[in-house]
Amino acid sequence: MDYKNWRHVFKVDPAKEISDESLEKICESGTDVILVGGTDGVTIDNVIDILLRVRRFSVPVALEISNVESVLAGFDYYFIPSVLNSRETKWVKDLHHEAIKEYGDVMVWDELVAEGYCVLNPDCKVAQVTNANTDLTKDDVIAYARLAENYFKLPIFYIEYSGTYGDKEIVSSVKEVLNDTKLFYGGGITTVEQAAEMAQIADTVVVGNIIYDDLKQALKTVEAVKGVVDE
Ligand SMILES: CC(C)=CCC/C(C)=C/CC/C(C)=C/CC/C(C)=C/CC/C(C)=C/CC/C(C)=C/CC/C(C)=C/COP(=O)(O)OP(=O)(O)O
Ligand SMILES: O=P(O)(O)OC[C@@H](O)CO
Ligand SMILES: [Mg+2]
Repeated sequence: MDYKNWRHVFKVDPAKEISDESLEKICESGTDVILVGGTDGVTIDNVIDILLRVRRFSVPVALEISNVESVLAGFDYYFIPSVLNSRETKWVKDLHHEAIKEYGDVMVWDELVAEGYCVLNPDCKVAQVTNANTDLTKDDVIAYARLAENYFKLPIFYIEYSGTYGDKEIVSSVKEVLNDTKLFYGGGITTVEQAAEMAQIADTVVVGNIIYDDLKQALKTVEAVKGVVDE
């Protein structure tokens, strides 16, 4: 399934322990993809481990690159984040420039999918690592979404509230201004109600930490998201 049609995504953090039994449930849940990624502690060893274990199942698997050292062949897609509201160019384009300088000749460009992140929870790891300016109004976030779609032509705009449930009004306002760029929402989904609510607005809903905190609830979000049909 093309990433443009994904509705539900489980984000599996290679730096976190997960049993084979839990991973099987996640892979067989009906989710559209397993997105392997985390802000820190991601190494080639834990990425290989998770890739081999997920590959036993038919679900697509994508790597969300957080550092070049942990990239390996064998994923269906490679998602490349740029944190648009980072105060440091490193997280917007410098690491990317370095990676392309080194590997540009051998890159399979069609497998790469660029994501424009807007990180809105000041307390989350990714906000802190990337020194994101999270003190943004609704209009600021809308402007980042327009920058992503109309200026940079990014295929994905990702509203990231990692660890906390986001502001529905901001997400809705962003959705209204996007046409071709897909809107990913991620952050703090712990109930079926939240999953359904964000699925009514965003193109794609990303569920992460609840996998590790309450697997049963996590599995229920798949049905909740898939049950929301476009009017
Ligand atoms: C074999 C093969 C296919 C080779 C390809 C060659 C190659 C190296 C291609 C790379 C191309 C490229 C341009 C790479 C960019 C490199 C790079 C390092 C970019 C920086 C990415 C970036 C901005 C990372 C910052 C962190 C971030 C946005 C991570 C995404 C994941 C995320 C937000 C997780 C959520 O946080 P979490 O860790 O879950 O937090 P908690 O633990 O608190 O839950
Ligand atoms: O872990 P949670 O809070 O569910 O967030 C999901 C994802 O957006 C993290 O990058
Ligand atoms: Mg996480």
